[in-house]
Amino acid sequence: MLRLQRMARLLGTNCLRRRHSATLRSSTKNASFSEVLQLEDKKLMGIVFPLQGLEKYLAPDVNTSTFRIFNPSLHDIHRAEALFIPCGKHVIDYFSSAIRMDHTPQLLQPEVCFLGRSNVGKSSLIKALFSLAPDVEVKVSKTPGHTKKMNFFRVGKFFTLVDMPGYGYRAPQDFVEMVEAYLQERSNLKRIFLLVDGLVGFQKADHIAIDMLEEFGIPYVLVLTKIDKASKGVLIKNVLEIQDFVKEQTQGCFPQLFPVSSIEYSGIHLLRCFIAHVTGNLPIMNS
Ligand SMILES: Nc1nc2c(ncn2[C@@H]2O[C@H](COP(=O)(O)OP(=O)(O)OP(=O)(O)O)[C@@H](O)[C@H]2O)c(=O)[nH]1
Ligand SMILES: [Mg+2]
Repeated sequence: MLRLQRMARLLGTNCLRRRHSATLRSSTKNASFSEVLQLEDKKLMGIVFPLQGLEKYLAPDVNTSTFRIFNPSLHDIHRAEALFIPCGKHVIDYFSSAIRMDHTPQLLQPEVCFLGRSNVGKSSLIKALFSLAPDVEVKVSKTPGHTKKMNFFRVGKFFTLVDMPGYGYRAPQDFVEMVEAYLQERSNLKRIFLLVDGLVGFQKADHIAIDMLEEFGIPYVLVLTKIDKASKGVLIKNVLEIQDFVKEQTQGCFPQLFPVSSIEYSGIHLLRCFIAHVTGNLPIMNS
């Protein structure tokens, strides 16, 4: 505990301190890593490493080696967070939207996009990732099919995040042409984050999306959303089913799943670190 509190003090940079007061104003509790470091160890681990937090509920013979393939240090997680905090010339902003590939912006930095069924929590996840940049507006809605265009957000000169429309229920009519063309032609696309609802697990539409990504040969990673809504039992069932499927039936999927809650910020700090890593902005030795 003392060690972690000391680390919190050590990590308190000017930008972080400024952002901390913004956090308190907008009541985004635990959005910043320095706040999380003030928590007691058990709670801290549950928020920062939610997948590993499930280990104690599993039978001893369950293989959890894939739970820590991407296993950065607290220091790496803090370093990555700095990319998500606007500071001086480092600007984070919404850039533009597109409904066709030939309307997409000419942004050359590495790019990652967020894909998933309508209402799975794509926009909310991007909003949570950008919670330390309160001027960035990301629209979320409880009505499925809210995001109609590909929305591009620029993170300084480091990378771009793209919020995609959802597939399945109330998907935009031109979804397939728009998204398939983007996925196949976007040359700076480094990783796709495919979101799956933590409450209901894989649905038919998710399997169709996985088949498409496997066919295109683009590296992707699965994110399990809304984990604050699922009981431990449901969550474990969905995690194990998905991890087994990934191991047995996929080639392009990163073997570790990333559970998140965009409301409680669980998994958000680790995901910021993973995004920094896959966009080449945070070399980490053990992944
Ligand atoms: N409890 C909880 N609710 C969430 C979470 N993430 C998203 N939601 C809710 O789920 C609903 C849909 O969220 P969005 O982020 O708009 O979903 P989306 O995937 O962008 O949906 P489309 O744009 O329609 O494809 C909203 O009511 C959110 O508040 C979460 O982590 N926990
Ligand atoms: Mg959306």
